[in-house]
Amino acid sequence: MTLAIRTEDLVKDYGDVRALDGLSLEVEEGEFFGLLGPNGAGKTTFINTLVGLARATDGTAEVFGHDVAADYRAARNRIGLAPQEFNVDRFFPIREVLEHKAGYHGVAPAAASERADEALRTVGIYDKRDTRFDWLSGGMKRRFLLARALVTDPDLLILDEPTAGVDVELRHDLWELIEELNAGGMTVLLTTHYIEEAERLCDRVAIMDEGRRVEVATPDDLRARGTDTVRLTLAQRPAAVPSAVRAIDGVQDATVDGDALVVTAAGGGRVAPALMRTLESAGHRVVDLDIRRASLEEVFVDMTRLDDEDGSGTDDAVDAETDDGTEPDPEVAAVPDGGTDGD
Ligand SMILES: Nc1ncnc2c1ncn2[C@@H]1O[C@H](COP(=O)(O)OP(=O)(O)OP(=O)(O)O)[C@@H](O)[C@H]1O
Repeated sequence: MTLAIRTEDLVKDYGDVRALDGLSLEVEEGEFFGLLGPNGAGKTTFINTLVGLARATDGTAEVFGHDVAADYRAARNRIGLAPQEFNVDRFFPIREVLEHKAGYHGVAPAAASERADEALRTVGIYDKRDTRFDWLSGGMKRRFLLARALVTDPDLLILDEPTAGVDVELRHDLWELIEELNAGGMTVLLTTHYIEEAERLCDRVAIMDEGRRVEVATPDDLRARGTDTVRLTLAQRPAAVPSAVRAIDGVQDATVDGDALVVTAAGGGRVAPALMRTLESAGHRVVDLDIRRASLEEVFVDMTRLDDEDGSGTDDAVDAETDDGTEPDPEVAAVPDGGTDGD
């Protein structure tokens, strides 16, 4: 098994702030992997460490076996990054920006032009190739960031909130495109605040909080850990919850709500038959049954809610730290956009 990403006990301090606190993660080649966490959890810092925009305080990080610090160039050349912030050189036509980017990663000029055209076609903005970044609409800017990530034909595509602020149609377009790329073998690391996005796209997700890994699992596994709600409507309004209901294995709580019994359980589908049997033998007739599965969002909130009041979350742009001894990447050299474009 080849690992696209392997980090071990990764620590990143910004002064007094510990943004990553011993983070160990493994992402397999070809996986679609989601990184979820509340604001300030350390997701962008993790990505910045992988791409060399931040230098780890401690621990190790490798991309396809290349240490991201000691073997920066080899690691970086395997990665395409679509960052959260618009950090694009605004004064050149976007096609030229892509050519520069490919050239920086060692692609010869003629091939760089072809790659630039191909990337623009892939994301559907080829007809805007001679336009400056500033003159693109918000949605086109997101598409362009993806084109820039793709122009080097990366093995690992890192997407930091790729659909932030985009409309539903574009979000679906982007999902489709990213799924195709993943189906073609590209490993994808995605951070998103749209939990349903992660639920739909990702093979596995890591939930992070305060720089630590809280959990890594498939979306299905995580959801199965949540509490489901089973609502049983009875022919006759029950006077109270029959005591045998609470005794059923897996049942956490039960209440009467009008003519229905509302039961919370670790696995709604598993307890439903026992609930039906128990109620029928207690003389009730069940006329309707509805099971609402826990959403990944609820599980996520449960897992990360412990210490949300400290206000450490931030949407600020992460300042690029230039690593000594490495040339600045064009992505780093460009001025980060403070989010003033209203996107
Ligand atoms: N350049 C920096 N200088 C100082 N502190 C920073 C810097 N970058 C990030 N931090 C701090 O590190 C912590 C993690 O921030 P990070 O941006 O990685 O979180 P995130 O999970 O990406 O958050 P969001 O979901 O809001 O994008 C926060 O407390 C943040 O304030």
